[in-house]
Amino acid sequence: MIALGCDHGGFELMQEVKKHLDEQKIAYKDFGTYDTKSTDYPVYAKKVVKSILSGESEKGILICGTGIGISITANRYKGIRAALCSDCFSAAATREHNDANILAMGGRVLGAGLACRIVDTFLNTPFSEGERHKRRIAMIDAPDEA
Ligand SMILES: O=C(CO)[C@H](O)[C@H](O)COP(=O)(O)O
Repeated sequence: MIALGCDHGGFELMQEVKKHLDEQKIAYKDFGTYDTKSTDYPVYAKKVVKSILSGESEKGILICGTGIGISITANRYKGIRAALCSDCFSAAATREHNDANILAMGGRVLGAGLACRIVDTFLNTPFSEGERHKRRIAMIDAPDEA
């Protein structure tokens, strides 16, 4: 299952992403927002984070106007690795190297065509399982030793 969340700035692009997922019969749960009325992106970031941390969803997609605020919010939670991507190279690299579990995008940044290709790349690229990457990911959530 893929958890989806957006604010009003990401609503329209999220509708395109949902259509794209429907075409591929990829299961998702839409946590809103459900229209273009002004709202607050942390609400939706937190719903998607909860869905992933509870095990209900394997990955998430978050969209706000820039993708920045919604990814900042998600990344405050241990175990969440949200990657803001505007290109397919980064979407592949963040899966391979960071085992990112949330893709964040900007609804005011990306067109639907590129966004859907970024989604495909993110969902279809496995973690590389490289030892150096596992070590670095473990360091993200480790208590600060400085
Ligand atoms: O990108 C965002 C956060 O990073 C928001 O979508 C953006 O700040 C919303 O702006 P406004 O309330 O002016 O529509």
